[in-house]
Amino acid sequence: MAFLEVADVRKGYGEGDAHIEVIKGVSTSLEKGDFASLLGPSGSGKSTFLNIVGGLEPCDGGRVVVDGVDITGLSDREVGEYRRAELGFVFQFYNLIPDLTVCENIEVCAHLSEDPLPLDDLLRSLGLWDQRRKFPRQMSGGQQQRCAIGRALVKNPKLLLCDEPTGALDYQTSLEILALMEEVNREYGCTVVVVTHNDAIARMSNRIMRLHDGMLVEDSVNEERVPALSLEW
Ligand SMILES: Nc1ncnc2c1ncn2[C@@H]1O[C@H](COP(=O)(O)OP(=O)(O)OP(=O)(O)O)[C@@H](O)[C@H]1O
Repeated sequence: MAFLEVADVRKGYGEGDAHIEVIKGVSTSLEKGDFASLLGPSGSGKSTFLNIVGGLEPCDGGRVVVDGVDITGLSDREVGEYRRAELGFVFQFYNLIPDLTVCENIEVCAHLSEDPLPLDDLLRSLGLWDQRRKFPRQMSGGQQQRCAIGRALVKNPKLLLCDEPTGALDYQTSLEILALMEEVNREYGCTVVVVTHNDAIARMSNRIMRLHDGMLVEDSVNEERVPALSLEW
């Protein structure tokens, strides 16, 4: 069985005449350790899809099965438990806690896990050892995003969901963050889904999915994967 199975997922917003269908029967599956890019124009439903897979929003129909568990059939409490135990989220704007240092920001999330990764090792892998006592406002965007990735990773999640993780970063810093995600995928074996506007980023993935108007118009295996640091756009 695939690690992630999405079967005929539907989602709409609004009532009556104002109702719009945003995800229109999407089906796909990912294997454990896949690195998938989810592309598509603005408004095509990428974030909505990611939020459904991450249990942040319910869907109206269909099924999402993660590691054998149908999350669409869980109670609110159980969905919360799924997010806590299995998931890491990374967003465009880092969502760090301003009054906590880098180290403390990550430590807070470590407490959510029964089996967190060793903090010092993680800080070193993230390239944040020397920054560990700094507060978010004292760091660059790239360093803040490294910290946000650390927060997501310290739980050792099976699934890492990233929504435009380099959307606020310059070119060189974006490459460095993507390289870090590549390393994380390889070293920790977590399955990664990255939502992006940027077609070039898809070249580092082994799976490429493209949404258009709520429908999956591409769902392919990328045989010519390139390392993040050699991406160009
Ligand atoms: N909570 C909501 N209530 C009503 N409509 C929503 C809501 N969330 C999203 N939508 C609508 O659903 C559609 C898809 O939005 P979504 O954010 O998933 O697209 P996206 O592909 O991620 O876009 P972008 O690349 O601009 O972030 C859009 O038309 C959006 O306006």
